[in-house]
Amino acid sequence: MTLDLDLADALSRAEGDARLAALAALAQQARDLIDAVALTDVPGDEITAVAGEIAVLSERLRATMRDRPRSFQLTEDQNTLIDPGNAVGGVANPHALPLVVEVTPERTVRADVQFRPVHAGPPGFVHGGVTSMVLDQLLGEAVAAGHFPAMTGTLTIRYRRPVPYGEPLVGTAEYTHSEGRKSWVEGRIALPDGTPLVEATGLFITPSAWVGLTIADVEEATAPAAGQ
Ligand SMILES: CCCCCCCC/C=C\CCCCCCCC(=O)SCCNC(=O)CCNC(=O)[C@H](O)C(C)(C)COP(=O)(O)OP(=O)(O)OC[C@H]1O[C@@H](n2cnc3c(N)ncnc32)[C@H](O)[C@@H]1OP(=O)(O)O
Repeated sequence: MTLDLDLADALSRAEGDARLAALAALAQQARDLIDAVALTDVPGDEITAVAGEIAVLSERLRATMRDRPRSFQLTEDQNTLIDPGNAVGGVANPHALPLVVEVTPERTVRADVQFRPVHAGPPGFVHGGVTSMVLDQLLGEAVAAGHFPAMTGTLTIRYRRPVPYGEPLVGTAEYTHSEGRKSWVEGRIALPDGTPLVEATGLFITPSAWVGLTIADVEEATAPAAGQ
């Protein structure tokens, strides 16, 4: 199966690349702010003063807002399908790491992963929910790259070693096989030498509404909010 070619037209109602670059820069500033909030040790009156300034900035951004998150879109050159609002990989989403996922020639996926102190869970290590979130994304991208887009049905995680933050790690995943709309995928987050830290297997299911994707489905999923 491949994505319907008409999908490209429906998805081409993209934000301009320059606007996306500006949003990506804003999101990165917000990530830096989140990290600073998590680690700051400045005096209390300075914390209060900064909170007041942030409130003013948030109000400026709220001046015009969409009513739903950004969805899939094509870049202006029509060559790349991106998901700028995605919680894990979206460059325009400050919650995202962001994870930059490459598709290999074998149609597996790979990403450099580096967690930050804001992802803390057990003392000194990364939260297991954060690593499973990253693996859910990697597995989802692997099934899309190797077969066809699908949603997570069941995700099984094995935490083998505690995951450090601040160190370069590698995430990989590969589609293995399908039966009807069900697809199986495997992935892991590992040290650069290949030592696995967290392993995942996933059963992903292509919703029946996505089979032979129609323009109507995509238009509904990507329609801009009123006034956008
Ligand atoms: C508009 C399209 C745009 C597309 C653009 C494409 C670009 C893509 C590029 C890049 C990819 C990005 C990557 C993102 C990754 C993110 C991943 C996530 O986090 S996804 C969110 C979390 N998951 C959910 O929220 C699912 C919620 N659940 C559901 O929606 C349904 O339950 C669903 C779709 C999983 C199944 O619903 P049914 O109605 O199709 O299922 P039934 O017909 O009952 O079952 C079909 C078969 O599947 C099994 N099944 C159903 N649910 C299962 C489950 N949860 N676990 C295991 N098996 C299940 C059943 O037993 C059945 O198997 P038998 O045919 O009888 O052998």
